[in-house]
Amino acid sequence: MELTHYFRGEIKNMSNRGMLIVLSGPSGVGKGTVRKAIFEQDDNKFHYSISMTTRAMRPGEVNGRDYFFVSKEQFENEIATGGMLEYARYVDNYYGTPLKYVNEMLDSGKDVFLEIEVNGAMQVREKCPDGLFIFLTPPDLMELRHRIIERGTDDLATIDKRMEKAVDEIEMMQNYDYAVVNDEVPSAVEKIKTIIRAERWRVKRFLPDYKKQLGDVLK
Ligand SMILES: Nc1nc2c(ncn2[C@@H]2O[C@H](COP(=O)(O)OP(=O)(O)O)[C@@H](O)[C@H]2O)c(=O)[nH]1
Ligand SMILES: Nc1ncnc2c1ncn2[C@@H]1O[C@H](COP(=O)(O)OP(=O)(O)O)[C@@H](O)[C@H]1O
Repeated sequence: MELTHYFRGEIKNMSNRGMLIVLSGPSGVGKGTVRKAIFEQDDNKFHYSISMTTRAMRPGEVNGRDYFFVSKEQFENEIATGGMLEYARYVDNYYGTPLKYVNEMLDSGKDVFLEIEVNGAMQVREKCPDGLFIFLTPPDLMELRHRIIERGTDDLATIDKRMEKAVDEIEMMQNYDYAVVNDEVPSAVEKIKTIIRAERWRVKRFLPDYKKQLGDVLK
């Protein structure tokens, strides 16, 4: 993906490409909760990329809203045909981001928001180095375990699997642009929104092709 620029026409000849925002962190930290809180705000302008997964639907979940729930064969077919921006196997299931939606949104100048686990986030970092990578981290491990138990979606064996993975995942924080502690949801939401606002003005998003423009100016 090309390096892109933001300004939405404020500077002429600039790309109008949207911004790719990646929220990641260990399972149970509150990624889904924080993401939903951001999207429930009236002024939300981000476009959420709905992931594809092979895991079973949980009570209350809706196909095409929470995830696209597919079979292992369908998912593997998407991988084989280049349909995924990234994917990961996580606790015995596949999770991934369909490429088409992300590309179409970014191309039309929309900001796309991904909420994904850390291995997938690192694949996106390779492909889209100009994305914004935010790591959501728990206040401490006891609190993380407590949240996973409270959520009540996993049996104890799965929780232990998730906790072991969580420690490895938290160590990947160093590969991110920002870390946000999810102590209270509203405060984490505000921090994330502040980071995104500030990042719009990041220099590398504004590298227009001045050499090319100079050719036109001197004509
Ligand atoms: N790599 C990747 N991870 C995803 C994607 N969608 C969701 N995940 C992550 O997969 C993990 C498990 O998700 P899920 O089974 O819904 O459980 P929960 O988010 O922990 O409630 C979480 O860390 C999600 O953020 C995706 O498209 N790609
Ligand atoms: N800031 C917070 N304080 C207390 N509990 C939280 C907070 N954020 C999320 N939770 C709770 O923690 C559990 C895990 O949150 P969830 O959003 O499912 O995590 P993730 O998507 O990262 O796996 C849920 O029960 C959620 O209500």
